[in-house]
Amino acid sequence: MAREVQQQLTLADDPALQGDLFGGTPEPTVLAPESPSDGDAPDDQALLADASARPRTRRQRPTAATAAGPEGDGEQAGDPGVGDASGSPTPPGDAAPEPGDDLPRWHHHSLVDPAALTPVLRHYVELKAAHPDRVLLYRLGDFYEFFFEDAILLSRLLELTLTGKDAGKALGRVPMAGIPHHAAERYCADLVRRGLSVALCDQLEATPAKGALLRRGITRVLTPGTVLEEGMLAARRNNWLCAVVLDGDGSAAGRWGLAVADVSTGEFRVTERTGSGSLHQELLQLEPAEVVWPGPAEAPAWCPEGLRLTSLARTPFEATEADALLRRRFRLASLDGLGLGEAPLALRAAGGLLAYLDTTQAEPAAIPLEMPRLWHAGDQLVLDAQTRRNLELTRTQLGGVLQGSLLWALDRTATAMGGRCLRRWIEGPLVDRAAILERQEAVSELVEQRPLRVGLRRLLRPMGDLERLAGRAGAGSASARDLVALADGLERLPRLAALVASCHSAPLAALKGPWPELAALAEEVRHHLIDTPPLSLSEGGLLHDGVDPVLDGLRNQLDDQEAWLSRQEAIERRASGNPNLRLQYHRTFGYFLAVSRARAAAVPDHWIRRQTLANEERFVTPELKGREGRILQLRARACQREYDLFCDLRRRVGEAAGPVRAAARRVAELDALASLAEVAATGGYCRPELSEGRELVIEAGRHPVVEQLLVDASFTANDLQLGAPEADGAPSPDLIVLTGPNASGKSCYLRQSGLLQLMAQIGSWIPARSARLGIADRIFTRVGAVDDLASGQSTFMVEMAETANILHHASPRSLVLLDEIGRGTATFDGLSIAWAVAEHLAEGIGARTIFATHYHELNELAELLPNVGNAQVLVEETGNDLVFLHRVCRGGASRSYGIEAARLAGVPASVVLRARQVLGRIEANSHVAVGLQGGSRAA
Ligand SMILES: Nc1ncnc2c1ncn2[C@@H]1O[C@H](COP(=O)(O)OP(=O)(O)OP(=O)(O)O)[C@@H](O)[C@H]1O
Repeated sequence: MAREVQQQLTLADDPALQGDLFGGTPEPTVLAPESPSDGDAPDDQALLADASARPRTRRQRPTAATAAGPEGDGEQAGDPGVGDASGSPTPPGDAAPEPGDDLPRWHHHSLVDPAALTPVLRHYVELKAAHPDRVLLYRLGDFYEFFFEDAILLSRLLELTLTGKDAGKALGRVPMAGIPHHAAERYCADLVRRGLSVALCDQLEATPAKGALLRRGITRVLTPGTVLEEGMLAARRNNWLCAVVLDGDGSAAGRWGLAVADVSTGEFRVTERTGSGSLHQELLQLEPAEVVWPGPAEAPAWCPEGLRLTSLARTPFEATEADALLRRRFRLASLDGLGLGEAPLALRAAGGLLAYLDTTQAEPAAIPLEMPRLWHAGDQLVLDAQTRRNLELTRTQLGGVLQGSLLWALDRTATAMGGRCLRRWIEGPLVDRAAILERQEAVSELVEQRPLRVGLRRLLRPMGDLERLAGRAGAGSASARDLVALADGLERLPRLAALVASCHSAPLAALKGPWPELAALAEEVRHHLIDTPPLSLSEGGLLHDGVDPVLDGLRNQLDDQEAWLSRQEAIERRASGNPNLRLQYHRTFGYFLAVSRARAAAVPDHWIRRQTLANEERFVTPELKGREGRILQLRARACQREYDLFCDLRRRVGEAAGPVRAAARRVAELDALASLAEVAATGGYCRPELSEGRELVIEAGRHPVVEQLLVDASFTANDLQLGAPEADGAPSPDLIVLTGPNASGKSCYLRQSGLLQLMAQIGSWIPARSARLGIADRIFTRVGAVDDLASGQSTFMVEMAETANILHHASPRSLVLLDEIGRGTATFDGLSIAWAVAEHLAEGIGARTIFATHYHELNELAELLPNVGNAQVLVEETGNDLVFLHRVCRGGASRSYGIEAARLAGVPASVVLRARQVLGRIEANSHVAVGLQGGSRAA
């Protein structure tokens, strides 16, 4: 027996069983099916009974009846229900205290005297004190229970019945709610999505020592930035955890260090820069699930609104401690090789991140994480938050959804890894010419070879998420199915390699690696695991026969026992003269003989009645009971053996997480490249020519998203020529003033220009007949007017702040896209600002700019500055109607046709008529253009 308890202990202790909690694996109850709480301390027994007897999840608000119903947890009808601090009963209907009510003393765990509590609740309070900011899920039998303030909070968030638990004579009842353990993953995912951290306290043994409580402990902490569970992660985006540390007093102009990791994929990088504004932008781009820092929990100015900020102790963020943490984690004698010497704050941030990870994982060192890589701001095309928003890179401006974004238009990836990779590329386009050309080359190869593309995508489609599967194996939380999926993915690598055998571009050639160690790993997994193993790890049936002689021996003995059971069934059938008798097994009652009620009276004398059901009676015999013990023991040993062998296998797979992930990255890139190629080939894209200069020359360019969204109309392609000599040798403008009627397509043209430049810099082909462009260092946009009510800034102030940012940071290599600058104030003020901004961009900076405006006066700039040109979007007037041609051509528009657009939009005819009269009068008296020429520095 001692050995059996030990076996169960190992099973229950294993983090995989915490994974099992989420995989719906039943408890390892193989040895004590009849009385799971046998020998439990009284407190545990009572609570177990409480916990398992009631239905615990309800959708409606609890009433006194539902809170302590007849099936209740020992709180029978007439029970006073949840009382108040004085212990006096609450009137019926008030059994569940409303969150937000003035809470009685004991509604918060920190306010009770632990000495006055029952043993289980005392343990709960001790754990809660160690995890005050986390919701504590405390395992009692088949339920996770919450008490005190957590019960009140979670009953509301998860719509659970709030009930009460007797906490001892002195305290009376305390709030309690619970969830079935098999539903824990779903509920935890919900909590983590809401930004809460969850600590799971599990039972660490199946049977307690005599007179003692079951041993329980925290086995896992789930926080938004550290989860590994598949159900809690978005498959097609990274789940970033960030750590931030500020230098000195953290002034706005001071330096900062940032560490960024995705625990589920192992990526880990760090950076160090100056100015809280750039930190704010970086976090806006990353959209991390969680940010940790050694400061107060109140959001500082650099922290974008809505981000989950966790406050940590300062120590791990100190240089010496951080250094030690990194050396320990990556088993390095010195950090010199990481190149972090020039970035001490980045190193400190990495230390903080690792320390936080250590507090959340049962076995932190096991989670495979790459060594941190230092990155710099200039490594990528810089896109500030408003530009990302305006260009709708990964979600639309209105509604914030994927459909209608650039990612949506380009994503034909077959795997989640590929989807994440493409998203990262779109979020961080390249500036390194060689790297862009490499990708372009690969896309071209894939565009040109349709059968190769089709073959690759067919192979990739069923591939599991190797990056995350390897991470779960390393963290000891992978299931048997995870390992089979991983093996399946690894087996596809040689087939992928064979497909790209004739390819020359570097990203495709990288897949030709033979990876013998990964093939061996896949073989090992296949050798051990059956093709479709069960979800549960503790109930056997995972491994092939012939894998392990001990297991084979146990299975043979079990087969003998099974044969005995079959024989026994036949014997008892004969003895009772009942051909319908069945010998069956029940988890709780063990083996029994089942006969119909009608035949129950005629059973032999040595049968012992065990259970009566509506249609049948169940019996046992002393012989059957004797066998049962032996069979259960054998089965427990076989299960344990399988489990141990599985854990060994998982550990070996986990140790290979590094090479698996390296291969997975290449596969992800291949998938992203194949996706770009698919879109390019089917969408009529061209390969842009990358020049060393700073031109942006596009022939017949199209908006990659709008052209896919137009259903009834076809998209009108347009040319663009910026910053390059014309065919006749004359220089083409750096700045184009773009005019045209409302709704003619100016904004669309602006965004299209930005997107084509960006797509070219991720290595993609672009929707155009031909294109030649230089690499941009930044893209700026100022499109549309959005009130930033949250920050208390007016539309105009937001517009001006964004314009100021552009004027401060744009360079001749930047692409600046401005839409209707200055329209948010009085006409003359707005026009003057627009004029001055355009002049500064063209003359002062020489940035490549498209300036869309309804101020037609700006067309005069083209006559004053050599690098300014005019373009207009054409419309056709047919009688009273306007036909939008969406065609961009040289020259300035003379009218905006705003009133016609208003009529088309449904403004009442009388108002349209009156507007025409007013316009006539204003135009007759207008002198707006006067004086601007004189103000030009060029004049
Ligand atoms: N080249 C094009 N081909 C086909 N349809 C287009 C094209 N450009 C724009 N459109 C369509 O015209 C609509 C209006 O375009 P857009 O919003 O760019 O106009 P606008 O000139 O910026 O208007 P406003 O000055 O009122 O802001 C778009 O939603 C799109 O559906």
